[in-house]
Amino acid sequence: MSLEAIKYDAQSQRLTILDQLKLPHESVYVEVKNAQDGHDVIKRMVVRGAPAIAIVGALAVALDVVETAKAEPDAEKVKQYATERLKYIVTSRPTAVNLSRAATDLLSVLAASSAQSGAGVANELLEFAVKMLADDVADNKSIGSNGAEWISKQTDGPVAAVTVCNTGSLATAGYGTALGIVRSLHSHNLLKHVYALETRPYNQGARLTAYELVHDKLPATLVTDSMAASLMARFPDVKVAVVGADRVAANGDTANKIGTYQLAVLAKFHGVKFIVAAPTTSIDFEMRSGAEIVIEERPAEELTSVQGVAVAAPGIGVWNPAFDVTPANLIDAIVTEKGVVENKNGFDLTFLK
Ligand SMILES: CSC[C@@H](O)[C@@H](O)C(=O)COP(=O)(O)O
Repeated sequence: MSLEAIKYDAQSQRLTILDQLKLPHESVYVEVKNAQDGHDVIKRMVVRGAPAIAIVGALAVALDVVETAKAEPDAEKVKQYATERLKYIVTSRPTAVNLSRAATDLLSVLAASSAQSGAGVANELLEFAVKMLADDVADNKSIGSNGAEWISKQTDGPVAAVTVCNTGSLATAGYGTALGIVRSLHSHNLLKHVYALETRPYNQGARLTAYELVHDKLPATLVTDSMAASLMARFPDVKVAVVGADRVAANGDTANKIGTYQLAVLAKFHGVKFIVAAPTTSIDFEMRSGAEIVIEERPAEELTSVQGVAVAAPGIGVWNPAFDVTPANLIDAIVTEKGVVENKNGFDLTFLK
């Protein structure tokens, strides 16, 4: 059975999400009923990963509006309420563009709606949000096959890959982006091995990617972030680094989990191909370069302790940026559901608009 981070039951209109703070030890689903719940689970990283937070945010607002519309028949008032909830949900986490793009799309649904009742407006929002869930899985499968095909053309036979953070089923509606490419390589017998970086400070690699790789029985090894250089130097069959994205600027600069940039520097040094995998919803054409991307800073405790156990000397100052920006010139290819864009003295992403 495939892992499901987000479950939506259309009959009961019930949204539940897998509590990623409890993984890999416990598999517990929590219900998200409204925008307040959605904001809370996104901010606390009960759900995380750019596509997953966009879907949960959209569904949370839609369900909130459905509930509100049961007592509010006026379509205009429901539209006002939905607008305010959408503005609120995007304040939960700033770096991934997918959530604010989903909010913009839902605002367009509101603007275009000719529904005469509050319930009519609410149902249009819900329909859109539910469709995001299905579309994401289909997009990830395309990213997976596009990426695997591109890699197979660059290399000779099966490869070992290295990845950072968690970009799999747990970060999306299913299958994953960078981890989708790993899954696709494996299904075509093109994967020798995958190395997952632990991804300090929040350990998405050790807790979540490792969980997915064990679940799917892929040939995989966990390493600390500080082992990446030695890994590339010692194992020449590591031919590709595949990573996800939280926001790709128009020039290809890519914000992703902290540690991605140093992996890209190491890949360049060792002649390892560096590939960003992302749905086109992660591309922000309004941002000309990565310099404009707002990087979320997380609480100090995520660094000074591991799952509640203190590991740092009390009183030490902490800098804890959740993401970094990899300059486009370190990226060989950006793989999307619409195709692969190669770095040809820069990226021309315009056809993905
Ligand atoms: C398909 S997930 C892409 C990115 O969102 C992922 O690589 C990442 O950086 C996730 O960060 P997180 O802080 O765990 O939400």
